[in-house]
Amino acid sequence: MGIIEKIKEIEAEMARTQKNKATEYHLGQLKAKIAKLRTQLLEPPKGSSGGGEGFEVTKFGHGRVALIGFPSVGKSTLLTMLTGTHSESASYEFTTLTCIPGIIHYNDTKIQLLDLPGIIEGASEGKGRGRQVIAVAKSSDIVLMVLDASKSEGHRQILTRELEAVGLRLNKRPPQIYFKKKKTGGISFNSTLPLTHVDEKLCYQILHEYKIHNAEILFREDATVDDLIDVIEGNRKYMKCIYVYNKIDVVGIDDVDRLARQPNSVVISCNLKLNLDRLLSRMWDEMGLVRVYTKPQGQQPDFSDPVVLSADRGGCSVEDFCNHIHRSLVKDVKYVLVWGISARHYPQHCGLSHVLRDEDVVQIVKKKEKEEGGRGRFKSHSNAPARISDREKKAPLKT
Ligand SMILES: Nc1nc2c(ncn2[C@@H]2O[C@H](COP(=O)(O)OP(=O)(O)OP(=O)(O)O)[C@@H](O)[C@H]2O)c(=O)[nH]1
Ligand SMILES: [K+]
Ligand SMILES: [Mg+2]
Repeated sequence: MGIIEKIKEIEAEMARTQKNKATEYHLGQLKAKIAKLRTQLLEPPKGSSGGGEGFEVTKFGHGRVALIGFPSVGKSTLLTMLTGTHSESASYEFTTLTCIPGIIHYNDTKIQLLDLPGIIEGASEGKGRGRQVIAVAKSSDIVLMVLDASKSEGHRQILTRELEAVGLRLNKRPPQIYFKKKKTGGISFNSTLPLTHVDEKLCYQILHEYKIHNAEILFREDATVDDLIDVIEGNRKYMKCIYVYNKIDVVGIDDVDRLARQPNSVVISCNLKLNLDRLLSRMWDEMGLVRVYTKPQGQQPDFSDPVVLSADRGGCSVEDFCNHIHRSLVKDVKYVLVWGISARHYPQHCGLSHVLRDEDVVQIVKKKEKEEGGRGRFKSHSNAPARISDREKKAPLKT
């Protein structure tokens, strides 16, 4: 029996099983069995790179956004509108058969937008090009789930389930469960608050299913069995997703209003060019990019060409900023001057650990350079502190 058949069989057993206190443990165990099988399913088939023809697109720009949706919801039309790159659109399903990249120029940054083939129910099990499409979604920073405003609202749940089946978690933060495998000592089970979904016995049973007999586990929130399985599996990807309801030109105002009020949703019409600005600004906000402008000493900052950082990817500290410019820069930095939201006063002298915010301006003062406006009072030393204090300015360092 193949993996998919096994999953189907367990799902059928779960559907047959009544949910109550007596079956709780059994159901938990079945969930763990399915999670294990799904992980097996994700392992690329032998001899393949896992990508698939036409899907390997090189990353470009400051972030990557994937368009995911059922066929003919308007993904390609949207890519063409937002990027100017033409992607074939037509009224028949599966017009797009590969991954088509385009670039959005927004707020002085470049964002790679990927058009993808439509996916259908069963995509996570390999229907259509589902597996490749979802792999691309996983490689992106956020997902735009494109939905047809005139079609069933169930589509959103079906797609969410398909993405969840391959380990994507949309608009969720990782469960607050500390979990560490040990070599000996048995299972230590603790929680910082009363648990209503999981008890010690259920936790043991799930761990047993994974053949884990020594581990430390601490619940910091009232998590569910699914959360526990996610933490044990450890391969989940937590991503932001914006639900984009397209074609609002063909539905009534009441429906538009209702869809627009759903969490994380934006309603648009590609045909009437409605609300595309709103979509872009939402997308920008969710990406959490931080633009930092470099100010050379004695000159105005270059406001057209920011260094782009991200808290989720790589971090936003002064050190991350320096590494972005050049790997070897950090060791030459004495301190930096910062103007912007992250600064308490202008300019603030900051060290490498200072966390920058969007639109900050930074001037790097190197160990051998003089401070702007000031006179170099003492020669720099390789062991000089990264941050210069007032005391040190008055009293030169001893050698
Ligand atoms: N009424 C209306 N139709 C639209 C809108 N946007 C796109 N369409 C139409 O929807 C159809 C499908 O558009 P595509 O862009 O090909 O959709 P897709 O999601 O890329 O489709 P696949 O590549 O087949 O998955 C086309 O006939 C478009 O003209 C819109 O805002 N309103
Ligand atoms: K189409
Ligand atoms: Mg298309």
